[in-house]
Amino acid sequence: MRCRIVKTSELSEISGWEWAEKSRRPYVRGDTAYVPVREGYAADTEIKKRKRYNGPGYQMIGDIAVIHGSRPTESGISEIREWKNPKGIILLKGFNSGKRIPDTEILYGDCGETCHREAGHIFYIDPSKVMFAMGNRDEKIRIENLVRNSGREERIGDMFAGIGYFTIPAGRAGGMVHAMELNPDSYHFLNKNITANGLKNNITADLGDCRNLLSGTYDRVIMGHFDSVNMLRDLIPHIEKGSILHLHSIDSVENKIREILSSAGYGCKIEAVKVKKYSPGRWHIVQDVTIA
Ligand SMILES: C[S@@+](CC[C@H](N)C(=O)[O-])C[C@H]1O[C@@H](n2cnc3c(N)ncnc32)[C@H](O)[C@@H]1O
Repeated sequence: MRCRIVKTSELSEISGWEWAEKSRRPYVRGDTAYVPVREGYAADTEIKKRKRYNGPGYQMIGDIAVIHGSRPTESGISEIREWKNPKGIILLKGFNSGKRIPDTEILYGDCGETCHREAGHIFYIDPSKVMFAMGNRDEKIRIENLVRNSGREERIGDMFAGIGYFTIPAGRAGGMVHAMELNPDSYHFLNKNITANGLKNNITADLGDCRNLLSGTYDRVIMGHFDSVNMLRDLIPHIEKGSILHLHSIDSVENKIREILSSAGYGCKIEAVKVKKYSPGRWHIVQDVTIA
């Protein structure tokens, strides 16, 4: 493709450039933009057409490409490098244990800490050490809106806070959040993200097992772990009528929730929200439970 080289900051003037081929998008790399040139006009350079990547799915977390599941070919790795210019590429093979520690292999480059921005929030993370659930994006926005529109200043417990996926949006929405996290690596990034988002005044973070850290009474509790129903009994002393729980699970655990709450003398209203498909025929679900 024949191109002229311009500064990226000049691209806003493109509509006035007679020579620019406007049916094709400029290729931008940092401060430099390569603008395709129309037939008959002079060009500064010729760049090779980039091949589109067709290998296993990947997501950009900050400036690191994270590939899920199967290993790409060497040419697949080169295509991602050309396409996204990542500082590193990681293969995510799965997750170990309840702490959801990723099992990863570095395929290219430098794969340490990166800064990922999502829906106006800043998340520092090292994707080779801790998980980042991209698929929960809508759920994070939903929780943020629920907190913002609740009409009260809520005391919120986030029992499985990770790096702050729900803690940060809930804090930004005005909640007073008590974030609990077991994994020291995640806890390190949780604290860094609280500071980076300017939320030190309304988020408190504790390191340890949430079952030992729960304190006082919560208006809202986020239970973002697939096994969280098995920790519901530990939460009972810390809820009251009107408290709202967002309990994550694979497939519905409504019956178990009702049984545990009723044995403690509580009724409840439950509404289920599908987050994403987990495996064929199985769903990641959030049960919104209002205590009555
Ligand atoms: C699935 S991640 C949840 C992350 C986030 N809430 C989300 O949905 O993307 C689970 C997190 O809970 C933490 N965790 C697991 N068991 C815990 C416990 N008993 N107390 C506190 N944190 C725990 C893990 O270390 C991990 O960071």
